[in-house]
Amino acid sequence: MSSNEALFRALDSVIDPELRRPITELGMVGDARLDGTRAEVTILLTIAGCPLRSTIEADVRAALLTLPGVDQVAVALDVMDPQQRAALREQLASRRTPFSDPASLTRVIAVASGKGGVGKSSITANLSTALAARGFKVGLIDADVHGFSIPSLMGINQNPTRVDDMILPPVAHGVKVISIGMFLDSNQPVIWRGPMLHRALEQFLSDVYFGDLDFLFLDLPPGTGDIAISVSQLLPNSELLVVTTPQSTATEVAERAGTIALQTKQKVIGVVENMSHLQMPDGSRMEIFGSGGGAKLSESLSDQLGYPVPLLAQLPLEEALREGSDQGTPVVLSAPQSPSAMVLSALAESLGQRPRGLAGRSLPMSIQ
Ligand SMILES: Nc1ncnc2c1ncn2[C@@H]1O[C@H](COP(=O)(O)OP(=O)(O)OP(=O)(O)O)[C@@H](O)[C@H]1O
Repeated sequence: MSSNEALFRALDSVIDPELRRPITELGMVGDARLDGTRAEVTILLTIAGCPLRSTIEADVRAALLTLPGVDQVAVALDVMDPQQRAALREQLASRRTPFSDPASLTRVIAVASGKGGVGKSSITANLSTALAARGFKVGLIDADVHGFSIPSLMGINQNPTRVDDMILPPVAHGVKVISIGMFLDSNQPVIWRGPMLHRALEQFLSDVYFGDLDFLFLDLPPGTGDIAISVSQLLPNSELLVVTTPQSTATEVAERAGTIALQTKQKVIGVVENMSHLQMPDGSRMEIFGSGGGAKLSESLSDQLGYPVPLLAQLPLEEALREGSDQGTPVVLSAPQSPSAMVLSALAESLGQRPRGLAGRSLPMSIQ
């Protein structure tokens, strides 16, 4: 192998943080040459202001320093020219996964709740993170237009990068995340009407480069608004996970959010009860929001939908979960041994048992 080839092979280990593929495959390595013990490379960034330029540079440097005989590395950063960018876009476009295709193997899970503040976004962020930590390829769309809390729960303050008309989602804790909030001026109040939401979601599904995913999570706005209908139209294979607290008022509205599945023909995979109890120092449990809401919801949804809708998990009210969310590191990573993290990890584990596949799906068929 020539010394230049050796440099390229070493750079195969450098993964672009947004596109999640080796920079060598993405055409991001310009010149690479070895001059004595000094490696010199030019890295072609997708855009001039690439927010991750220093990460890429550091990874390139580290990869080249692992080569025997290299003790100095010079990295020059340049920007792709329009042809190089077009080639990259073509390459990526051919790999874009149409999640709405009935034959898509991505498992799409929309997380719904009746009312706000029951922990829907925290649960979505944690399940995505826990599955990514288990090696699954996970995407997360924050469609909660009233909340936009996902970026801060995932610790993202970076905007998505655009390669012409393609949007590259920031990656946090191994999850590709996109939020309508990333495209808004935070001081600008926006009144979201159904068609705007539909269009925004449609654009996320077509213009955001998620690549091939095992799981795509959607954090829905609370309630039974238009977006739930849009999700079912744009992603007919999507399933619903319903979050509630044990309180009867929360359960009643959550039931409406769940029975929307009758209309949209989505499958409700289960109920998660959050804030079930608070563990007291003396070992007792305080049921601040009452008890039984999750079980009641699971029963009534099973009755109305005509198939079992299990109560999948009961999460305690816990400081560690709130702290993790505030710090941008979901509790499954920030305090994995805490009771709430263990419940969330177990739930992710069970979802991971059936990541994707065509079993049980109706496939488009034509009889010749
Ligand atoms: N089990 C829990 N223990 C402690 N705090 C929690 C728990 N679940 C959620 N929280 C906290 O409650 C607040 C609301 O949670 P979150 O944003 O996830 O709710 P939501 O249902 O998505 O709300 P919305 O739809 O209004 O955005 C957050 O500050 C979160 O950290």
